Amino acid sequence: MASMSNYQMKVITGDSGYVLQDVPHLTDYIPNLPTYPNPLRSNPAYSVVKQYFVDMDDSVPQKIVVHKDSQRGVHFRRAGPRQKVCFAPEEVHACIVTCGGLCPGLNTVIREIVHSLDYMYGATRVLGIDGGYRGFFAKNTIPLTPKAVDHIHKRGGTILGTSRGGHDTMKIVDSIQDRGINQVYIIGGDGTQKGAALIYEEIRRRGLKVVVAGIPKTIDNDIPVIDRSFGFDTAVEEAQRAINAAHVEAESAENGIGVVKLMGRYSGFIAMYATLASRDVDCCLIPESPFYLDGEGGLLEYIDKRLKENGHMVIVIAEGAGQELLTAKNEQDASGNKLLQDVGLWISQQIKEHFSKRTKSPITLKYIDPTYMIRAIPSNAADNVYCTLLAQSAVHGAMAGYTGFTSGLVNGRQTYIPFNRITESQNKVVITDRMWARLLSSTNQPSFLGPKEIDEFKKEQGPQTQLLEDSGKGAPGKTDTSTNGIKGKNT
Ligand SMILES: Nc1ncnc2c1ncn2[C@@H]1O[C@H](COP(=O)(O)OP(=O)(O)O)[C@@H](O)[C@H]1O
Ligand SMILES: O=P(O)(O)OC[C@H]1O[C@](O)(COP(=O)(O)O)[C@@H](O)[C@@H]1O
Ligand SMILES: [Mg+2]
Repeated sequence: MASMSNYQMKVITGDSGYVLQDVPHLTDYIPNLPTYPNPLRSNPAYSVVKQYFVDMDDSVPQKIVVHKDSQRGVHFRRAGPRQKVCFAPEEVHACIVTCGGLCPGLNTVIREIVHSLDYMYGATRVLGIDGGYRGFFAKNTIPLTPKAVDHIHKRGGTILGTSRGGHDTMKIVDSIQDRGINQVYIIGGDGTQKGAALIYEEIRRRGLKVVVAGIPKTIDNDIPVIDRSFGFDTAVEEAQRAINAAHVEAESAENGIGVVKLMGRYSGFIAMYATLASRDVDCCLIPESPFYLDGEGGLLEYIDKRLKENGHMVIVIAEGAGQELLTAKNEQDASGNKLLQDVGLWISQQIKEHFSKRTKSPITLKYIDPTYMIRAIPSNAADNVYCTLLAQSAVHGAMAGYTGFTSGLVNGRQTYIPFNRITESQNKVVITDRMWARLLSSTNQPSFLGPKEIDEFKKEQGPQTQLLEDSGKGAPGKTDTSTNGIKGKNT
């Protein structure tokens, strides 16, 4: 496994607490780099756009809820085409790699990178790396043309293949150098972006004119800073089919229980949003909110109550929920991710065992695990548009000479984010936030938290706005940590 990243963030400060967490540029380590006018100037589709080129000083604030005396805070460089580019079209030799687990939209991102390079910048040499990071040194490359990728967005998966493990920085950079590649597009999650940071650092150490652009991929939506990740919307939509099936099965049986396990190793976003969207779910369990089975306020007591009231119920459980209740196996996958136990199967067994004594009206439990069915579908319309914008932003940034960045949506705007901000933490559901409260009030499930736990969670979140009744006049100067629940506490 690769070593730790030494990624140094460029920070520019300004008036009133303005901070730009900037991304590197080739000129940071290559002096006198020639530039060229952006070919988009003469592109008929774009030449009519008013202010098509992004102003060099444009940046996007990370926090948009402010008070009158707030500091301006952290900003990211706005993505988009620049007046000048650092690559002549014929000079570009790009490659694209997809790593980690599957996610709807991967093919759309690949397609749009190839199309943008060719149709916007006249760059025609693009290679696909076969099967993730190890493909750089262990496999042949795949030539990618606009024609070859024209219809791939209608297919699930990734036409390039993907893998876990196999990251070897030196071998990868050797392969980039040997093949004369000068733009590297890396599509993947937190692990992949850590690997991308190491590749960028080695390229910089060797002084190569090679840009490294990341496109964040995580179906779990666990990447911080960005509004949401591509494929997430599709996953929530597809999860509805599993929840519907569970509901139909549960409703059709006496004391019917449907259990659906959804993705989310460390973050319960898919489970939370699928539950809120469906309205048929009686209980949603996520990794961020610990729960217990037995006794007062426990899950089994709640199930008993719901069955008595309604005759059936649906439980959605994220794959990472309740892992502390199962016996840990301490196994890892090839990338070093902890292998989780099947909590859906476990909870189904626990419920069955508990109600096995109920001989008069026994329960009927059906367990559905739609994980790989959800992951394998093509992206929906909203994700397709999002993937297109992410890919175009990455291409604009790379052509302009930015490197060591991930392209991502921040407060609805496309930005370039330094690698370390993407890899330093994980986006999690904030259970003291309004969105989780909305979920609890829509399912009516217990929070499984006593006053002591609530206090501890609140302390972890930092200072909160006082209720008006508490303070008499609001609480000037205090931070409102509440968001729509889709961002973690660091955002
Ligand atoms: N800390 C790390 N440093 C370098 N490469 C890593 C690191 N973590 C993961 N990788 C590589 O990134 C790729 C994808 O990682 P993985 O965790 O499986 O998926 P994801 O990128 O979706 O989180 C794998 O090839 C893995 O070897
Ligand atoms: O069976 P696999 O391929 O290891 O994937 C399982 C994991 O992939 C995911 O869907 C996404 O994981 P990554 O973001 O690391 O690709 C997780 O929710 C799930 O735990
Ligand atoms: Mg990951």
